[in-house]
Amino acid sequence: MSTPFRCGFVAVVGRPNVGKSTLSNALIGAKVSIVSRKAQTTRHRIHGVLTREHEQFVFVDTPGFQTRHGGAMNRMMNRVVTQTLADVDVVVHVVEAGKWSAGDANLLPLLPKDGTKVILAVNKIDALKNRDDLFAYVGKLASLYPYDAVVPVSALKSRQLDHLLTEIAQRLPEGEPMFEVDALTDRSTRFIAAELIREKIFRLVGDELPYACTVVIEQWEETEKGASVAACIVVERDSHRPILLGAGGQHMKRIATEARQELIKLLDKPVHLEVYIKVRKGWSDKESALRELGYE
Ligand SMILES: Nc1nc2c(ncn2[C@@H]2O[C@H](COP(=O)(O)OP(=O)(O)OP(=O)(O)O)[C@@H](O)[C@H]2O)c(=O)[nH]1
Repeated sequence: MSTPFRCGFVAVVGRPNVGKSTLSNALIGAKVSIVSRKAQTTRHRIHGVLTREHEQFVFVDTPGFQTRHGGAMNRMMNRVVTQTLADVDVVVHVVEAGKWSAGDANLLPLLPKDGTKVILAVNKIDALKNRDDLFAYVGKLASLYPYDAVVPVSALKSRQLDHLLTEIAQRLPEGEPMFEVDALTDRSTRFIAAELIREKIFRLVGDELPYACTVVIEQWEETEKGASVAACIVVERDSHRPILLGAGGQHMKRIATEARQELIKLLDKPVHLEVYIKVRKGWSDKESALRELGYE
């Protein structure tokens, strides 16, 4: 009898900064969502698809679960997490080896009661000082939730990823592939471009402007020879503008230059990029404004 094909949705969840984006990207094998050293950089649901001989994994990367800040943005983010977990076939709960905080614990009530579809991925094992601690750590977590499997991994060093994929594959339902075989992402290039610009902003001024800005691609003209892109950075307050600009506009210059270089790599052609700032008061706390700007 031939091996049946399996295909299903996989959610990668965990508190901010545990390495969810790095792990999804390493599993999929391409840079589809943006990795940043700052927390809270993945506010969108991102699908990436990995197709193997007998399986297709459709990854849903969810925003960081959080309780520290109030507001419409966070309620929406938590709703996305709950909904995602109910929808998918397999949940990969990512934690950081040796570290367990309130942020991790807060996610447990959102996991399905029955643990059969939940795999615990203990990430960053490369950074662990004492390997023996891992055993006690996993034991403690297993007493908090009935995980169906536990896989220690290093997303950064690509360790144990095949093992994790095998555990996920076993839990996918039988079915035909949902995506074209070479599909990397169902997000448009424009979306990825906006994320690239946002990543540059976070890296440069993320400490001063946490969540306070988003990027909207306002113009996108692309031919075989090149692309012309206009991107608008929407901030909440007038006071955010000088932070983004930096002395003599140096921050904006750097953001635009670095983003342009990445866009050239992404599109593999010359890119003209114009980036400007718009102030829109209180946007991050208004659900309707969020929707308008493309947050689900
Ligand atoms: N040492 C080590 N660092 C890692 C590993 N995986 C991820 N990181 C680092 O951890 C940081 C956070 O990684 P992300 O992938 O952005 O984490 P995230 O959970 O998606 O974060 P949010 O988008 O804030 O929810 C980055 O600096 C990564 O390089 C790993 O296996 N080992």
